[in-house]
Amino acid sequence: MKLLEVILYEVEMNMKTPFTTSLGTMQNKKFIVLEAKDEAGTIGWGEGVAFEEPSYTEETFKTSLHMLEDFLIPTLLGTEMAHPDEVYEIFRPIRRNQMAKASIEGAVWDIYAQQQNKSLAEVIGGTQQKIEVGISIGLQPTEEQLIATIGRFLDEGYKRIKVKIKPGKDIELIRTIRNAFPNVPLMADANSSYTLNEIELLKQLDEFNLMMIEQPLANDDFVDHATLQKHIKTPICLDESITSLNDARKAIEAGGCRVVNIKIARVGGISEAKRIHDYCAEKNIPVWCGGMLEAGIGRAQNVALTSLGNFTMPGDTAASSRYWDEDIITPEVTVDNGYITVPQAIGLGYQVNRNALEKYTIKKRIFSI
Ligand SMILES: O=C(O)CCC(=O)c1ccccc1C(=O)O
Ligand SMILES: [Mg+2]
Repeated sequence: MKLLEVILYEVEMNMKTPFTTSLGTMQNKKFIVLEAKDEAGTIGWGEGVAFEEPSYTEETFKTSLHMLEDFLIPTLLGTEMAHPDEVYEIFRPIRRNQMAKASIEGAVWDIYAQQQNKSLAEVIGGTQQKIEVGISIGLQPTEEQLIATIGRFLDEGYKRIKVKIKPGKDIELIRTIRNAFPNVPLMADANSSYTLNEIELLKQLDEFNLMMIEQPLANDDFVDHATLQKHIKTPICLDESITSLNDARKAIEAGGCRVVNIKIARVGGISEAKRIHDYCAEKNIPVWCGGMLEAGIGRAQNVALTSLGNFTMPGDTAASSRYWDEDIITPEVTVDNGYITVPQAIGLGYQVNRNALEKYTIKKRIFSI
């Protein structure tokens, strides 16, 4: 296979409700859609999910555009590939920029799955026919609103609740939630807002029977997380710190995490996400699929990835309607009683809704050879 044409769409969609973390608030999402065409005319879709601000990781919407236009698309156009795993190797000389790389790698996987007459889930080795889903809830203006929001999502069937915490909104917040929902599978995500100076405070979280605490310390750290894990019973899950298989290996060897949140975009694509999954399975480290407020294409990839066997904990891939009034795929991703059924249709398993895509596109460019 080789790509002959890539269409880059800059897209903007308003979110139904703002999403707030210790990093800030998002009300709308600018993202990238890539439509790649190979020499047989097969079309594959990818999504670039980096946020507009470099607060979650260093990448942004604009750095992704720069990397794609000036390096990644020109490198890939016309390059013969036998398997999508080769994309990661082809991009190896280009440092980091995982989200930009993942956006085009996903389109190659979509084309490959179609060539194999298989669904994306099947072609990557997925075995689970339906996946258990949880939901990530941002910081809310009041505790009353948080409790009401959690209750609403539990009524919708979500299997685990993840809430955001930050210094000053932590122990008492979790206590309030636990009092209201004593038995709900619950976890907290700090998005790197603590340091080891707060170790005594973080120890207090042990009394709430949390499934895990996600990324309490610095985004680029394994060592301090290992120290913290020695002092707390709650399992540490790493998100921001894991940007590659090597990161996962080092973090696990150091004792810096007992659970891994895998995000396709953060690790440079589906191939590396699968390698991290396989490595964690070998080490008995459970994994789950994190989210980047994806629109339909990214969401569809998450569903396929989560069908791999070691995704044993509910992830953050909620229904399309979690964030969007209208998604850019049909059918939209739906959640039934806390489960998403993994589609069996070939390729992504969902069709891109071109009318919706055009409606939300602010700019479009064509690259070809
Ligand atoms: O619902 C989603 O897509 C994930 C929401 C989420 O938790 C999140 C949203 C924005 C930035 C970082 C994170 C995170 O997983 O840490
Ligand atoms: Mg996180």
